[in-house]
Amino acid sequence: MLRGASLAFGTRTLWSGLDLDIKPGEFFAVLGPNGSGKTSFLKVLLGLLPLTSGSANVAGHAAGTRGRDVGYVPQQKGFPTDVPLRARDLVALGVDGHQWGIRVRRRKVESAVDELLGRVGASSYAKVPVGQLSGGELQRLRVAQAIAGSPRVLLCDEPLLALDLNHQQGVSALIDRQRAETGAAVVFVTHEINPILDYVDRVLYLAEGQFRVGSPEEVMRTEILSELYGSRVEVSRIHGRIVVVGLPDATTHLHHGHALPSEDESAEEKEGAER
Ligand SMILES: Nc1ncnc2c1ncn2[C@@H]1O[C@H](COP(=O)(O)OP(=O)(O)OP(=O)(O)O)[C@@H](O)[C@H]1O
Repeated sequence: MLRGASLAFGTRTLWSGLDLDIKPGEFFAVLGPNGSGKTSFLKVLLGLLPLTSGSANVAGHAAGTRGRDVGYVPQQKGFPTDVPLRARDLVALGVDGHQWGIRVRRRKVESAVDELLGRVGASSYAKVPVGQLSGGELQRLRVAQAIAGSPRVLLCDEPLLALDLNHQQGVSALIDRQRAETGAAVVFVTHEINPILDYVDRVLYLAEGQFRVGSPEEVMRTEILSELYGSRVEVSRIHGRIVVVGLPDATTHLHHGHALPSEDESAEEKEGAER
């Protein structure tokens, strides 16, 4: 929950006057171009970055004070091939063994890890060293680690980055299932709304020091994004997917970090976005 929240670095204001209640069981997406403040928004919720003004509460307490209530899925990053850690060891790091007596601890941790591996579909590679896993396999483990304590709030920082379409869908579905089963609130930072479009209840769109909040239908519109960016941005829907063309800083929702296609290419790109 944010009240009158503002965040500025020097003279640059990322947002101000932000009032927000994210409800239990809500799937909340944070969108915006590079540098708009998406990661900073998550850092505020994690208690790692103080607001310039206003207040931030997470799970009913000041941000950063209730570690076990908050799960965190980081951006996808690989491990060096020689890291001596197996898949199940990574998941075990998320399991709090201290709740059990010392005699039963090891056995209980092992069975909690087995359950989590099964839940994210990672049992078959439980004993594989993490440095040998693909991005998608690794990201499933990070979800398992984050959901180990059944957190009330699940904060996800671009967890789909660098994953192929199949794995994007798999990981998004896992996160949504956890939301549905436990009533956790999900805050999901992303450049690209399409992989999670089926799940998203509301969007916070950050751009140019301003923001809009609402359902994807309310926010992902030509007039709203044009107003936010201060220039003409076209939003279309093609076969249930959202395509944004004309973003001023050459970022696009079609591909991460690629330049905006020229007029001739854009029809092809729209097609490509479907695949
Ligand atoms: N600690 C800091 N001190 C000064 N400026 C910062 C600090 N942290 C972030 N910024 C600036 O705030 C802006 C927003 O950064 P942030 O990482 O939140 O953006 P983002 O939307 O997550 O971007 P990206 O999509 O590129 O990851 C950037 O211009 C960044 O340089």
